[in-house]
Amino acid sequence: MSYVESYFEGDVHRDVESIVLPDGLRLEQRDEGLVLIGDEKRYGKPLSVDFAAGKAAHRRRFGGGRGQLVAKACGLAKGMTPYIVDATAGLGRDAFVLASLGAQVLLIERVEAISALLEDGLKRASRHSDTADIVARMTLRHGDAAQSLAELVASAHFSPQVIHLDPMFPHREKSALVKKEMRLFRELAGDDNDAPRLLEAALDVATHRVVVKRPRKAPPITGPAPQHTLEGKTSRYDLYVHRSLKVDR
Ligand SMILES: C[S@@+](CC[C@H](N)C(=O)[O-])C[C@H]1O[C@@H](n2cnc3c(N)ncnc32)[C@H](O)[C@@H]1O
Repeated sequence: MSYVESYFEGDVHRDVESIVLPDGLRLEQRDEGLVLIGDEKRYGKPLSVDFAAGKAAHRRRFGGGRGQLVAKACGLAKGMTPYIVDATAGLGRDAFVLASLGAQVLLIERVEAISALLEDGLKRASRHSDTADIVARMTLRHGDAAQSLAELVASAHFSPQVIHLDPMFPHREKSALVKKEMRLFRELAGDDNDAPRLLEAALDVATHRVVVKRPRKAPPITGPAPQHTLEGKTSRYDLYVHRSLKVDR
């Protein structure tokens, strides 16, 4: 167990029944795990986190390894595996990719229901032989990341090399056009309009770089200009670099 895991043990949300949800949504413990359910016509299928099957498993096996945009942005290269904080953890998809490539990742998520779904997914993945080693490198903390990062630094033994941010981007199109599977998630997460404050906090704490995922055509987050960008088909990474990452010893 890494020091981070033991440090955070017990800090993760466990009491699912007390979670307050928007009207019409509910969390249910089923055989396949914890699921978030809403009216199917409006929201489509229930939402849950499964790292051992589906898209996560496919991407783990065929996704392109360290050649993937998120890996390049976070500085994973031959001989370089930085310590990463994913300060906008969501359902943990990006963090799982980074951990599957060998990185230790601290995930921070402020929305209680999302954090509970993620915690449940991590727990189930820890019992699966394909994913146990990977999720052993992932540690979840529930709370606001700007505040958590400041507390962690104040505790004096914490200095993440890379901080990954993927705040929600406000959608302008009518809700009918937003993919059904995203609607449940959006209902919980909102628009993350305070992303500039989070970027500022991350820049204060990361020793090497902060990387921000944006839709390809979106402007950067309001604040200092990124020094570099990496473009993919639909998304882009803005890179704010303090200093270069050195090769592992
Ligand atoms: C677009 S989603 C991230 C998706 C994630 N990258 C993934 O791969 O599943 C953004 C998430 O960041 C969370 N978030 C935004 N600002 C935050 C903050 N200041 N502290 C903690 N979580 C935050 C939101 O609640 C939401 O769940």
